[in-house]
Amino acid sequence: MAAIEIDGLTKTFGDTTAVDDLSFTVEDGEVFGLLGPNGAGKSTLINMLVTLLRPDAGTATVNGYDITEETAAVRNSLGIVFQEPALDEDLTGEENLAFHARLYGMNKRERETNMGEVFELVGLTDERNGLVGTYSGGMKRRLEIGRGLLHEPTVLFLDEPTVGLDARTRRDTWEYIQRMNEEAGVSIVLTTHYIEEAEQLCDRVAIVDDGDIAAIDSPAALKDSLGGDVVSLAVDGPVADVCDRLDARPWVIGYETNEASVNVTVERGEARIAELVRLADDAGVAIRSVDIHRPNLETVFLSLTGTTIEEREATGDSESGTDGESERQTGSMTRRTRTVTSEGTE
Ligand SMILES: Nc1ncnc2c1ncn2[C@@H]1O[C@H](COP(=O)(O)OP(=O)(O)OP(=O)(O)O)[C@@H](O)[C@H]1O
Repeated sequence: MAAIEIDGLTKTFGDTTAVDDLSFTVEDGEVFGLLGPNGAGKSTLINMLVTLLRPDAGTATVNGYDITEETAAVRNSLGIVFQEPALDEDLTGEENLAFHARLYGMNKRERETNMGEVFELVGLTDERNGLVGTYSGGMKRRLEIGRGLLHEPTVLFLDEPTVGLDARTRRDTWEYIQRMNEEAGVSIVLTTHYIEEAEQLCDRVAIVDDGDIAAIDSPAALKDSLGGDVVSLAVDGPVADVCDRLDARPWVIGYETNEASVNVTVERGEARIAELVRLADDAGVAIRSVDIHRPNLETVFLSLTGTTIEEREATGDSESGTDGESERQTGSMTRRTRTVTSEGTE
């Protein structure tokens, strides 16, 4: 049985369609990532799956239970770690978990056994009697993740599990999340806007933008779908003339431009740098710098939505920009985006 099955789930707030007719399945035992900028609709989707929000349309099951018809069974099947920390800092680690265990109606024996296992799993056995207020940020996060597992759910939801943690602690936390998945055998659904987190942790990733899913696949397959390296030229000058020249080169798999840069997808990027520089030169465009990027999930996001996660968060722009040529007003700057694939202009 699939861990989660989603069919046409939709939620609107006034004029905003936060989640727009989504359908997909999370397999049993998977670490599944929802990757997208703030405001993409990830939390709204999770809140519906954990029965905190009622969908306007569509259905979903968690562990086979319907999220609107069987809410108690759904809640017993899942653990959740919210984006905002929710620990009592004046209590010890153990007292925090014991409180949660009582909420789930666990008896003393179950409580003690499960707490022992959870503290072991998240590496806090020695600190279980310390006040949570004295824990580091990473320890608190681990305690919360462990708490989500205490009642032995089959699915664990982690909403931005490492937001606010430094890079080192973030990596440590990934290791603990992997352990949960492998040792406790729990399916994990996490939301993130960190590219590296999605790449490192997830078996499959859904690219979420503007309430919609642009693609779902393993990180490797998503990257392979771009079919090459991206050579980025930072430029001064009329990029339209560069586009005409790129269109005439059969080895160009695709490209994306704005007024300050040209990003060209090619195989073996290093072998094409000289030609690309010449091509820009012929078009009368000055080059300020050249970079080669191996595809990552950021470039996948860019190719699917016409913008990066960072840009999307900076502008709060919810409009997709990949329908052929599009012009978008971004503050005082008009950006021109044009995406071409090997099949032609999209
Ligand atoms: N309770 C609400 N009332 C009105 N609008 C909401 C509400 N909750 C979410 N939204 C809107 O729905 C859209 C999706 O928000 P959501 O929080 O699901 O995104 P997100 O991808 O989880 O981002 P974040 O990580 O910042 O929470 C946003 O435009 C948001 O402003």
